[in-house]
Amino acid sequence: MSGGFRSRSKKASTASTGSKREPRSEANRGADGQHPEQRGRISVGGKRHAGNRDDAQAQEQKGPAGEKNGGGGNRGRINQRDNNRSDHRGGGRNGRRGGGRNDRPRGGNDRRRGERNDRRGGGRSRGQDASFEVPDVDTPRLITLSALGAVFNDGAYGNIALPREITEAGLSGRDAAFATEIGYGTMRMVGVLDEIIGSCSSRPMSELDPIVLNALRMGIYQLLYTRVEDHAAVDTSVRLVPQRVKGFVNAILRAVQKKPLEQWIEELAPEGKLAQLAFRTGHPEWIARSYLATLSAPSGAVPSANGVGTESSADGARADASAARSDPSTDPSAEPSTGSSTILFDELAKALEADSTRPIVHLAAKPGEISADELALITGGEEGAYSPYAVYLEGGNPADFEPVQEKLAFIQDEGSQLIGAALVRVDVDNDAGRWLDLCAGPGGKATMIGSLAAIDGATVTAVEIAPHRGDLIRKATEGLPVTVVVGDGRTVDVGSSFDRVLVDAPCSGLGSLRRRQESRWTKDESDIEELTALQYELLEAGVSRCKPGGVVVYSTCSPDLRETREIVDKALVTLPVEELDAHPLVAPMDNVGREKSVQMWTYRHGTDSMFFAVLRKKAE
Ligand SMILES: C[S@@+](CC[C@H](N)C(=O)[O-])C[C@H]1O[C@@H](n2cnc3c(N)ncnc32)[C@H](O)[C@@H]1O
Repeated sequence: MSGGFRSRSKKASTASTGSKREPRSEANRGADGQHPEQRGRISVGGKRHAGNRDDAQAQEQKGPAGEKNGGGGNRGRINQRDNNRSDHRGGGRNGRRGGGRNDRPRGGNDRRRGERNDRRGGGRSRGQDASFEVPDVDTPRLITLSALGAVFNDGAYGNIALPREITEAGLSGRDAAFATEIGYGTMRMVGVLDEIIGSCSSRPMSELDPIVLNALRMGIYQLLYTRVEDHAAVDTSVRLVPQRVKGFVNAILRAVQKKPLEQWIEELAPEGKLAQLAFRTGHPEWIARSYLATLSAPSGAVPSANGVGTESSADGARADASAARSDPSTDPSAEPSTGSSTILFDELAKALEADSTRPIVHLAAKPGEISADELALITGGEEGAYSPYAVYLEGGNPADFEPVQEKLAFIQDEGSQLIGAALVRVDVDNDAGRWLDLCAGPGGKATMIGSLAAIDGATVTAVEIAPHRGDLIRKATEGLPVTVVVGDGRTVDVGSSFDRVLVDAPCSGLGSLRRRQESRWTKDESDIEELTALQYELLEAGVSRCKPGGVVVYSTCSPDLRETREIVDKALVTLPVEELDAHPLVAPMDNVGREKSVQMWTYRHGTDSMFFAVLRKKAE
């Protein structure tokens, strides 16, 4: 458990959920109602070092030099209806964020600070620098509150902070599952939860202590989104907060309890069909608009009934999609009166809902080492539908399987496997076996490409700008013909005339929101604007290092048109490249859009919503 709650024992509690399926037992409480192992002190202002983090991780977590940590400050209510949002963020961002840090993630996936060494429980409690008794609450809720503090107040990643809390507390089975459900659920829905809190609270959210705010979020999530008994959700939330605010928290939760989720959504959702759908599915509106633009465009749309669209209709649809993104008044879903806009709206709903589904683990059988059917047999998994190397695992810890321990298999989303394989599958005349991965960290695709290179007698140069990520690539590709070079892909000196080049560009990560539960609220549309210049420059650098007749694969883990088609379309008019049809490279996967590029969607394919295009460098 992170700093904050210090129990004398890390023993997991049982009977913790008070689930409607299984009423909570009070039998294991002492006369005063406390679990004995949870008595102790709570340090609300203290810091401690995690002590188990390597320097590389710590570096990644610190973020840009000089950047101040958000600390325990919570910046107030995040009001979706309110156009004047700057006061909610402290950073003047357009997007909403749970907890309102005063700094922000920068540069897509990679520059966001991860967990800090000095995590606090639910965040610092204003006006209190003394300790108070550890709340009398079961361990799953205690550690979940601690993880929420790490995420919303200290900038940690939820998918790192919560599993760590669970492991450190020794939780397993139902307790671990319960902490995961309420922790990840609260992170995903935090924008909606904050809206509800704001509507019930007599105090401005900016005046709420982080512990109080996070306990309220968690309590409301249990009330509205889970089958936890109302009394258990309210009672445990009240126990989590200091004495002086117990009445306040109790009053808010009692008010929330009076209405079902649907009624809250109806009352608080902003105007407009799109905004309402975004709110209901727990997304900032700009993300729903981004998805809608792609689903409206040929590159991300379901194939039309009569097959592939013509070039001119593709151009027209692209313009419509762009308009839908930038101008709410042209929103094709605003009035879904026509059949096609209703279908589009249904597709959008599925795409947004998929962001809140639990991803199953995809393993990649290392080419040349083990086949997918062997791996499936050993692990009890199921062979993938699209990648010849994929195995789906329904449960279990992947690290427990021998092929993973022996590095014959590794965890990799099936979409990433397909992109790595596509780079090697596409025809290149006189392939001399010099391949380049220009944005390689942490090394997933480099491992796939490197394994295929080992079979073909080729070599891979893997470039990565972040040194610690360079180390991760080295570790992942040990034993493969991969040379790691740390440097800026735009300028690094690795030579030219590569036969195959992968530019897996840093991106917004909108295609993998299901893996980073809170990230939809911590990202900002301006992140995309910042990234597109870098993405194009990296693609340009990739093309310049490719030999005439060689291929460049440009990919992102985002379906946002600004990061996908718009970059490729610009390259097609400014760089010496032509686009190849990428669809055969992912067969039997279909339904990947009506242009030559491939747009995968989580709701259609079960992969992350990844994009890639294949460009051939023209002869000089
Ligand atoms: C989307 S990730 C790549 C994922 C990787 N291909 C894999 O499959 O594991 C983008 C990577 O590009 C790196 N990066 C960002 N800017 C870069 C630059 N200018 N030159 C090289 N790498 C860069 C990031 O640090 C990040 O590791």
